[in-house]
Amino acid sequence: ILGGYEARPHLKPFMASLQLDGQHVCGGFLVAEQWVLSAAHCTEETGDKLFQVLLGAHSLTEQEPHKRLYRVRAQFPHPGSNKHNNKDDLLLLQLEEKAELNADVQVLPFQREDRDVAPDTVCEVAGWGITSHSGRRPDRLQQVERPVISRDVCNHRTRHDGTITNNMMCTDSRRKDTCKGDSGGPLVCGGVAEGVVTAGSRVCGNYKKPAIYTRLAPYAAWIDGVMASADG
Ligand SMILES: NC(=O)c1cc2c(NC(=O)[C@@]34C[C@@H]5C[C@@H](C[C@@](N)(C5)C3)C4)cccc2[nH]1
Repeated sequence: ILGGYEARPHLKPFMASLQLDGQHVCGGFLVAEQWVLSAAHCTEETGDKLFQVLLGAHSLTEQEPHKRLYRVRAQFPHPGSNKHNNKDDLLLLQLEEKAELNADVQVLPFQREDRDVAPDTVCEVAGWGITSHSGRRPDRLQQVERPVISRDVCNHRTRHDGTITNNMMCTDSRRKDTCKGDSGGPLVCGGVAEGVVTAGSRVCGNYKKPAIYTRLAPYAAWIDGVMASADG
């Protein structure tokens, strides 16, 4: 997160850190007791290794009462996701067991009504992604508020030049922005997850390249279908 600030500890109890060998790679959030939602591109450099999912955390290193690392039983990237673009950039992770819910571990509902968030709506995004252009990695969860910008503005030829589909949305990226490692985290507007930070590498903090999110409403059926099928 660039230009943001340290979140109030454990006030975002839905936040997940997707880790490999103890290293934070991507964000995510608890979408059901045994399921975390993130971005498909987050598996780009993992080979066939499965993530571990840290829940209940504020600091990535310090001991905290409800912090717990969960093994992943299975990972389900959206079938439409591919490494050439940002389309269908969603990943569902089934935890080895149901997460133990408590003050620091809670599910976050996602938007099911397929209607664009109005431009200028201020949403918030949190993550353990880099906080400076030099690549400084924070130990504690950061957050920033960002206004939604219209798809037309985001698709202008000087911005993302027509690549933003109806299944994507954008926020202003002037100075305050998501960045490397924030991918997979939720864009929360009015207490509901409206989008997931895309994981394509993009320049951060430059107003000419707004942040891009995968909208969740268009994927409600896919999310419900995977969770129902795999839960048995
Ligand atoms: N979403 C953004 O704003 C944003 C992302 C981003 C980025 N790249 C990533 O964050 C990942 C995401 C996953 C896991 C890791 C390897 C990778 N290939 C796939 C790319 C790191 C690099 C530079 C600027 C960036 N900006």
